Amino acid sequence: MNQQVVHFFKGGPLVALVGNPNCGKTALFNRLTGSHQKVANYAGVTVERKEGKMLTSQGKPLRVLDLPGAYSLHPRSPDEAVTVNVLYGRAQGEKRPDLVVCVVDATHLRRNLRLVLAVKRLGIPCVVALNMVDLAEKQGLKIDLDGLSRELGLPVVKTVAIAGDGAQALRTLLDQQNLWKSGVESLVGEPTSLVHNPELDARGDHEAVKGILERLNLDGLMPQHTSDRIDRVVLHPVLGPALLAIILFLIFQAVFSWAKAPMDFIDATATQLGMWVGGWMPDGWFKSLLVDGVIAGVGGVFVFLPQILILFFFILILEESGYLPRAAFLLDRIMGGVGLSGRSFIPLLSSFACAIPGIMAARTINNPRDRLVTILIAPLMTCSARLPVYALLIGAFVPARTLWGGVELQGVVLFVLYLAGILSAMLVAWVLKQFTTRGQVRSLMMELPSYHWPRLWNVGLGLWQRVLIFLRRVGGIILGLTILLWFLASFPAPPVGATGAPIEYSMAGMLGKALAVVFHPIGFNWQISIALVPGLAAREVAVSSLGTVYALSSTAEDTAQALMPLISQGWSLATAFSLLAWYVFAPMCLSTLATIRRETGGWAMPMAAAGYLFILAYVASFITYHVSLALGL
Ligand SMILES: Nc1nc2c(ncn2[C@@H]2O[C@H](COP(=O)(O)OP(=O)(O)OP(=O)(O)O)[C@@H](O)[C@H]2O)c(=O)[nH]1
Ligand SMILES: [Mg+2]
Repeated sequence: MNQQVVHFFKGGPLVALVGNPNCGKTALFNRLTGSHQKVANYAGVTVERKEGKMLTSQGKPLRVLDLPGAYSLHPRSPDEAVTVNVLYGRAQGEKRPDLVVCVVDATHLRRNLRLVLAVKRLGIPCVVALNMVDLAEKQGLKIDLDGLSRELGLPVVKTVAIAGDGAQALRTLLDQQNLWKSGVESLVGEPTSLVHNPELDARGDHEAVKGILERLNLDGLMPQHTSDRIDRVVLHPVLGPALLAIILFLIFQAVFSWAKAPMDFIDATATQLGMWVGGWMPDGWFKSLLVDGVIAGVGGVFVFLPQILILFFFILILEESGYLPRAAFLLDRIMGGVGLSGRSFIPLLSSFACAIPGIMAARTINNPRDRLVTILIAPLMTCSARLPVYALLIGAFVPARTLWGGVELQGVVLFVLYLAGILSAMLVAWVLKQFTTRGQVRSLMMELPSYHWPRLWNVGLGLWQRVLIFLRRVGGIILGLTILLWFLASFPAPPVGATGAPIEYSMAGMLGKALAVVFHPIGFNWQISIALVPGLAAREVAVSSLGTVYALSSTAEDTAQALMPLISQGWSLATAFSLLAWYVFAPMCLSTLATIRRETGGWAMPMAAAGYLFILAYVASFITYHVSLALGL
């Protein structure tokens, strides 16, 4: 696994935020540095180091590192290793931190303080941010700050990272010069058994923390009434899985039914815009580029923004509430059947956004075999870039009919497509299980955080970031490829006296017809074959490309027609189903392959992934096409 380091702020003292998973390090980091890194209510959100800059109260600039959470300094998974390497000064391209802010979850002192003692032993100057004191107070915990500071021999500040409380106190504290000098001789490099015996240290720390909590009167068990009561339903062996299925099903329903109005609006606006520009501009290649290329292509993708946002709205709520690790727990048994554990659930779920963060999140998996399998199947999860392709085809071919109980048929089809991706991922994992022996039998050790009400601010921020990502894609790669495709599809001009649409004589037309030889057996026409190529760089481009190709193929005057009716008239149902099957497996996008290479440290895995996905896609489309034809569709 390679580490990428980007130094935004060279030089300056380096402060690292270290703590158990889910204790609020990133929330504090965002407060201190004004960043917008992802915060969510489960362990393992941050999997790589992120750098920011903060000013102390006296205006001294500091570099701040946000790190993945760690339970101890003996890493058991690649994300923990990132943190431990930084603390030992082994991280590539990064100096050892000059000071560590140990972030401590005040509601889980027993576990959190053990790490503080271990970090303190490293000899790096250290302060403690006692975070989540709001929750601790709600639970009736009274923590004596001075007492804790005395016991630990470290300065302690109270913080509520999500509200910003305590950030100022921390900035002021960091101005104290004597803080930056360590008393202990620092141990740079490998920890050797001569210096430490991990087992003795761990047992010693356990005893020490027990003593501290006893002396501070904090050793009573803290009941977590509300979360426990909710879990009695959520983790119930029958109700739990049923609830999970209902939640997922409702999400896909909402993606279609809620998005209808905003989509119609965007669609109408794009059509109006195309007609307006078309009516006002003189005929010529520039008009064609703007109307057939940019507006028909990019507008075609833009329509799907509402659906993407609705999907993310639900994912963000699930992330913030603390439900995700419960779902992982529920699915542990099923995942065990295909040789994975519940740990793979969150990386796979993240892949619904995009396979890239999903593959990165696989760093939280401690078993190397499981991690690799998770990386290989992550691209089978339906990423949000595939949503436009699905939505276009469903919109064109599946009637908007309401079934019993107000359930929308289109939502059901979308759900089935997502399910097809999940089931094939499980199948591939099962096949891989037959070839790779599993190490030891492991039980799932996963932390179940307390439930939170999702904070509107975080959800809003998360959605806004999605909008920005989408706009950047639309304005960048999608627009670029659309324009390129327009050129290829417009030149050379048709010979004099040609009868077909001009595109048929263009470079793209010829390429499409050559490719159609390969794709003819699975029912793709030359227009689809063209669209598949730029779709490798970004899957949505398949939609914008179809928009451009069809806009240029039409010989009629009203070229700015919406894509959906065009393809619903032009394609057979068998072709549409075949293309849907193709996109369930959709031979990977190039940036996913690059990420697999980075995370696995070689070309073997990305090649294997691309190969098996291509074969699966072709076979699935072939079967779908011929079965549909046989059924007379
Ligand atoms: N009530 C309360 N919630 C907090 C506080 N700080 C963080 N949170 C919430 O705790 C959860 C975890 O916060 P993160 O900042 O993602 O935690 P992290 O330590 O970076 O977690 P990892 O990256 O997984 O190691 C989120 O749901 C936050 O909104 C706090 O002081 N009070
Ligand atoms: Mg974090």
